[in-house]
Amino acid sequence: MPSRLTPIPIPSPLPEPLNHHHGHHHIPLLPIVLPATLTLLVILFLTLLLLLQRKLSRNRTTPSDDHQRRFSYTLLRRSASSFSSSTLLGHGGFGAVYKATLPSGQCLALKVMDSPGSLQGEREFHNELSIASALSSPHILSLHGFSSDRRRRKLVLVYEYMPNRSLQDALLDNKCVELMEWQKRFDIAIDIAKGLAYLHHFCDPPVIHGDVKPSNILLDADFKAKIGDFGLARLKTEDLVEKREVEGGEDNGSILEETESVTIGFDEGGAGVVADRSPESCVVRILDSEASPENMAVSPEVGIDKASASDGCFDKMSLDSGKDLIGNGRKNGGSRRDWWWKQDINGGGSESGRVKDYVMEWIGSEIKKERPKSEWIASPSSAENDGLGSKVELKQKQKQKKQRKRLDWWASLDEERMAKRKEKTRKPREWWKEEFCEELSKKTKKKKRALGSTSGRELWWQKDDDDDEDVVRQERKKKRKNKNSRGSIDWWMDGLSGELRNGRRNSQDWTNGGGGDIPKSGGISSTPSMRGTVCYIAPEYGGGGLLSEKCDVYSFGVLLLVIVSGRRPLQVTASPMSEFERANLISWARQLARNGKLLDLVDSSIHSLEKEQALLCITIALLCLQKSPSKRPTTKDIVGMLTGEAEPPHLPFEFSPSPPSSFPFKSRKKAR
Ligand SMILES: Nc1ncnc2c1ncn2[C@@H]1O[C@H](COP(=O)(O)OP(=O)(O)OP(=O)(O)O)[C@@H](O)[C@H]1O
Repeated sequence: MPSRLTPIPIPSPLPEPLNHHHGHHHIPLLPIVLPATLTLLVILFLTLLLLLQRKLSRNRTTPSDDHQRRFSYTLLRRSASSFSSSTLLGHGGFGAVYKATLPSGQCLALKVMDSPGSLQGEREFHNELSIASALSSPHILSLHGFSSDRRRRKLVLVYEYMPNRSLQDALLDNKCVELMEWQKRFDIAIDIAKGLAYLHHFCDPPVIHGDVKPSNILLDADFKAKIGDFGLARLKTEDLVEKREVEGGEDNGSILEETESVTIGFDEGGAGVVADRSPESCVVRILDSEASPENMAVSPEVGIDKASASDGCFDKMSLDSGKDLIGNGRKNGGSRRDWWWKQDINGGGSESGRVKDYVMEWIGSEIKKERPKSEWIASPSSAENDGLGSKVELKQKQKQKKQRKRLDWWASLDEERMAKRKEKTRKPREWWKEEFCEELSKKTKKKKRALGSTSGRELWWQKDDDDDEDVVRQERKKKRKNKNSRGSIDWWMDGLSGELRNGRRNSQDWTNGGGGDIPKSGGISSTPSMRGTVCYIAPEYGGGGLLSEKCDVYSFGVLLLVIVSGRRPLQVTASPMSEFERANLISWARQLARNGKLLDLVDSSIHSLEKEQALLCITIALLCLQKSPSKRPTTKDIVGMLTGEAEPPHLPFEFSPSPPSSFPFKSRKKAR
């Protein structure tokens, strides 16, 4: 029997490579991998582009400054009850101001930008942020930080809350009883002077505020005053301007170009247009506080570069100050001027007629504010007399309505339509406006003719720099001669920054932008079309340049008169005819000085008046209001005079009723 052989195990074949089954079907890899890679790359590129764009847009609306505290917009909104009217503190050119109470209990004031996307608003926002955040003084309003909400396009500036709001509110609108005490007013004047001296003498480069007026003076719980609102402030950076001039950087006045500059100014990389601005040239240094009278600068970081730090730098508007305006403003001519004036090109706002009308309208409204309601045909609604809260609300609503109206009006402005519209909507106060316009245009023509025959382009206020008492005497003689024949308009126009009075407006005088300027609590504001505020603006500044610390000094002079008299620079308190001479505070003060009756200017509601201090204030104010900037005292001098550290001032010669030596001051200089 054949034996059954166990089958020899056949070694299994070598394992085939795993992909053996693919071995024969080669699928080409390239057509799959290539499109996939390309798609990935495109997605990556698009994501990067998107990120870059978002970053750029963020840079445009918010400065990338680590040194600024950035607040959560939602938190701020909640803290201000969703920006309801119950938290509304006031409304300015930038937007509404609300009171916010943080969960910690800390109170803040929030300035919320009105018109998102507005270049002017953004400029002011950045300007304020750059400059105000670098300052630290008990006489300067603290800026705590900012917030922005890209989705809603909201910009918010966060300030310390000032319980007594602005000097405009406390002194002129609400007539707070606390401010009827002389000492409080005198202290406020000193605080403001110290704040300005800090800006001019203890910051490097000096900061020129550019819009000193009651609504920009904030009062804390003890009525201590602080200067706020640096939206129009400028740095006196002469070296930068020099550099620009050397480089021959001709600017073509394009708003777009400016937008770019502002944008790039906050570019983290600091590249591009701002490449010529080194970080060192963009900072405010707080100089040695020891040297300041009464240690005005109390910054713990004295001597340390505080501003803008990193790359945030000051944007173009803060930098383009200085020499082209200070020294060479006129030489440079319109095209080289600062971007401020470039807004002229926007909408042809240079047409002086528009500004004239606007100014006149404002003057009318100022008078209306003070006149007994019965005198006006259109009396305000009775609702105005309800509660205080509703009154404020009503006021706000009326203001906003007016603003909207005015914006429309400006937008649709052309001569014919304007005339028709005027005809239709002739309000009671317009008699006033018309009378003024007519008289003004006559005056302007006359002056132009007279100017044509003389040296032509010489500035009136420059003249009195070189002219001596001879001219003053001649002028006085002429005035005396003309006194009886003076048109009523003169009383009103005297001291209105000299511009209306002299009929010397040109494209850069009163108007920039021409688009919807808004009268704010302080009068006609600089934003967006006026640089400074009518009645407070220095004549040389309103005249198209020559910005210097002395512009702030002039505004301080007006403010001082307002503080002493407790009234607006332009107003009629009773029947227009009997009060006409007093309507213009500046010319009235000058007239009283000539008659030796300065104390008549003092607010009759004041109690515990220190006559000597009141006289001192008025005298300093008159010094500040001299047309020639070089004759005005510095803010350091003013602090010295007010505090008694320096010799008391003499009235300017032209105002001395008798030789200056007889001025009734005892020397207040402290014995050392
Ligand atoms: N820090 C603050 N604390 C309390 N109230 C404030 C504060 N800042 C502003 N206000 C109130 O808000 C109002 C508006 O202020 P804002 O500075 O926006 O405008 P303005 O000074 O009136 O006008 P402009 O824009 O021409 O300077 C002020 O008059 C004041 O009553």
